Amino acid sequence: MVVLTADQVRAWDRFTIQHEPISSINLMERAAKCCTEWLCTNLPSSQSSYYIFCGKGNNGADGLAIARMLYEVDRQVDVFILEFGSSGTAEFQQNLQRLHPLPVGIHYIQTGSGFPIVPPGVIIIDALLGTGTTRPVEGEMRALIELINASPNPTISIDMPSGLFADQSTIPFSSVRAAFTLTFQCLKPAQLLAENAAAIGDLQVMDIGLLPRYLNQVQPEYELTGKTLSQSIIRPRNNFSHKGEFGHALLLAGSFGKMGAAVLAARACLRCGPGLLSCFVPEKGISIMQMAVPEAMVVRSTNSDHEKTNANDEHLGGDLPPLHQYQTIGCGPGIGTNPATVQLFKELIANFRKPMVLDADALNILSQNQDLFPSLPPFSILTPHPKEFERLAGKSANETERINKARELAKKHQLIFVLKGHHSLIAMPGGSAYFNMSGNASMAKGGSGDVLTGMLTGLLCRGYTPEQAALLGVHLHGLAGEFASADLGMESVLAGDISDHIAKAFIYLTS
Ligand SMILES: NC(=O)C1=CN([C@@H]2O[C@H](COP(=O)(O)OP(=O)(O)OC[C@H]3O[C@@H](n4cnc5c(N)ncnc54)[C@H](O)[C@@H]3O)[C@@H](O)[C@H]2O)[C@@H](O)CC1
Ligand SMILES: Nc1ncnc2c1ncn2[C@@H]1O[C@H](COP(=O)(O)OP(=O)(O)O)[C@@H](O)[C@H]1O
Ligand SMILES: [K+]
Repeated sequence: MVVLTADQVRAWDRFTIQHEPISSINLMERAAKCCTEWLCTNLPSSQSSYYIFCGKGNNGADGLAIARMLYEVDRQVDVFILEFGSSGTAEFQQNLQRLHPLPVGIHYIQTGSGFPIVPPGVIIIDALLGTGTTRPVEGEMRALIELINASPNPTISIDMPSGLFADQSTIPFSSVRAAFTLTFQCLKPAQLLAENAAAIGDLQVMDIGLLPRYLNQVQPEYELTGKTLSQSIIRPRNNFSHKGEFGHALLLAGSFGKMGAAVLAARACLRCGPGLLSCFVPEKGISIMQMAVPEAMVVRSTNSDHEKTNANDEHLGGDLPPLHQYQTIGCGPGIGTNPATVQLFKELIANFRKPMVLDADALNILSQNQDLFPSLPPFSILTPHPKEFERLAGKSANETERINKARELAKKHQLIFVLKGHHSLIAMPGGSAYFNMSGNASMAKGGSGDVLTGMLTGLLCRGYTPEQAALLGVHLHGLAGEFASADLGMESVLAGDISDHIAKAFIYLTS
């Protein structure tokens, strides 16, 4: 699966038209046939009446072709064409001519008062605007979209919910809110944004047979993680290897009441293959860590130049252990923002120059100390959830703005950002960006992010490059969540269960 912009998909249509060769109208027939078959297979046959709303571009032309094909399989169809003043595209005109001889109701609507009332049980097909949406909807188009959204009837959008931009956020403007969107051939960037979930509904990708070789010549704006990419990254363990070849990781995690975050990160780290793991945790957390994760070592603060107090027992502080022995460091889960911890974090940045993983409170400390950004070791991986990213980079009006900010920061400071979410976005220092395609809502629980931090630390330590660790780690984390929910159900998966299913995810990728 690929994700392409509206312009790139249009170029793919043209490429197929030229090289298959196939006429534009016949390509549209293929698209309409896919949609009609999907409708007939997936909607109960008792729901056999359709109101199809069409614009006068090629999305509307799809709607007209679908109307004809639905009529041919005995569905009751009424078509409503929103008049824009233009005569419509050639394909629109051709499909309208093909529809005219059939006993299908064709209604032209111009004003709000001419809008139909959709009877109960009738399925709405939204073919007003597709990937050609270039400006916010207004006037009659907007009123019609509001009417569709106010109807309790199920709406199926063709290619895109009308009004939704294909390549970027639409917020604060409106669009159709569909139960299903039948999109053609590939994903469009806007279909991966959480803020569009309610507009898109259940997304179905229709294979309309565009020529695959076009993909050899296109540079996607976004790429996707997936099995093939992960498999190209994973390296086997040499039979004669010993633990010294897989590095020694250090985890800075935990505070009083949040030792769970440290334990979760440590366990997940160890499941990703490092040779050794040491955990630097507050005094009061040492026995917890030793008992919960016997495979990990614990290092303690030497607290050289200030008196030990209860507060220091409960938070990371004091002096860092010698850092030269560590391949990488993961810092942040559950550490809090106590002044002693802030000081420790500053010393960490000043003294460790290899790529590290920063999450949670390490990011919150960074937000309060933005001058540290240029000092972060290049190619470090930062894993903010939306709120943490807002603290780092300020408010964003919508998801596209947030993604663009992350991409700019990644380039400017040579860092890797993982914007966590349903489709986490990985922004690389070189400018490329990947949407992650694994994971599910069983992971929407406290501690899932701590598991990711541990995994990324483990993979970096194991010897993967930071880019490889980010791509493999984020994908593997989502896969582990999927395996966990397959075993335990969506509600009952705990963050620790994600960790316990990393093994299955690895086995899936390597078998
Ligand atoms: N052979 C082809 O060309 C194929 C085209 N396909 C369909 O073609 C669609 C794209 O068609 P078009 O490029 O004609 O574009 P659309 O049908 O999406 O939009 C039509 C026109 O509406 C205008 N418009 C943009 N924003 C508007 C707004 N807010 N309010 C009112 N008007 C607005 C634009 O001038 C645009 O060209 C795809 O989404 C897909 O449904 C598919 O059938 C695949 C094959
Ligand atoms: N609905 C979802 N689909 C896929 N992944 C999800 C979903 N909800 C959460 N996740 C993943 O779980 C992790 C949650 O991280 P975070 O919000 O930092 O949790 P915490 O701070 O409690 O550990 C992220 O990696 C995110 O991508
Ligand atoms: K549409």
